[in-house]
Amino acid sequence: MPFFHAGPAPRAFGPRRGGLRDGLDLQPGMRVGLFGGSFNPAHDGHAHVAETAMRRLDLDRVVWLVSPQNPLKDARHTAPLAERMASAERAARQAAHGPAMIVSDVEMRLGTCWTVDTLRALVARHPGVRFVWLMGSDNLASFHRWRGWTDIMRLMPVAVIARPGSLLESRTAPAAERFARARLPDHRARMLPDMEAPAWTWLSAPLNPRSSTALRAAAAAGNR
Ligand SMILES: Nc1ncnc2c1ncn2[C@@H]1O[C@H](COP(=O)(O)OP(=O)(O)OP(=O)(O)O)[C@@H](O)[C@H]1O
Ligand SMILES: O=C(O)c1ccc[n+]([C@@H]2O[C@H](COP(=O)([O-])O)[C@@H](O)[C@H]2O)c1
Repeated sequence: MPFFHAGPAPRAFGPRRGGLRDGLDLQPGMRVGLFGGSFNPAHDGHAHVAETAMRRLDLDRVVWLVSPQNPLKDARHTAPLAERMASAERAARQAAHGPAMIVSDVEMRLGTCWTVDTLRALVARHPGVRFVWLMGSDNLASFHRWRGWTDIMRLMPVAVIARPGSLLESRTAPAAERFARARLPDHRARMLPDMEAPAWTWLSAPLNPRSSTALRAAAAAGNR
């Protein structure tokens, strides 16, 4: 199944534009979080990120972009895309706001693996949609190593969700320092989807310690 999307839209929108073949049912004016991940496997920490962003940024949708292969990770440890899609679908279905969560293999369809290329393609295909890139604070800490990271910051607003183990590191990260003047205070986060990039915010939230690495290790230990 290429994407999961159940239930009605939380808000009403005008007629849909036709002809888009990326499987995403997005309409101009929607506030949409783009949540990229390996989801190898997905877990309740992912649901926590998506729910927190949905609530704090007042989003209409969160699209879980299941990455064909994180370009900075070892492919030998990455489960097949179909398996990770199924895992993300289960986690998204269990999340609060489940009907507004879309799990998508659009990166595979577009043939992109670098985030900057994916985001450029989605912005071009969905004019008028107010996108926000979502990521955990561990990714902000290493964001300056991503291809075209300053271009990503200028393409759409970015929301960073607190993750244990990376709080201090992310706050002093090169990306945080370089774009310090574009930072929106946490209490004004709701405005973020309406803002011109570069704009970003750091969302403090209850911490969720789950990680795919720990789940893979536990599964491997169980198989021994
Ligand atoms: N518990 C969590 N709290 C906050 N953010 C999280 C959490 N788990 C994952 N994320 C964020 O979700 C996105 C996708 O993460 P990913 O699929 O790599 O999961 P992971 O648990 O970090 O996996 P791995 O341990 O294999 O690196 C990233 O932006 C990551 O920062
Ligand atoms: O484009 C890059 O340089 C880049 C480098 C590392 C990670 N990413 C993206 O970041 C998202 C989170 O990756 P991961 O593996 O930590 O779940 C996922 O969408 C990856 O494709 C992107």
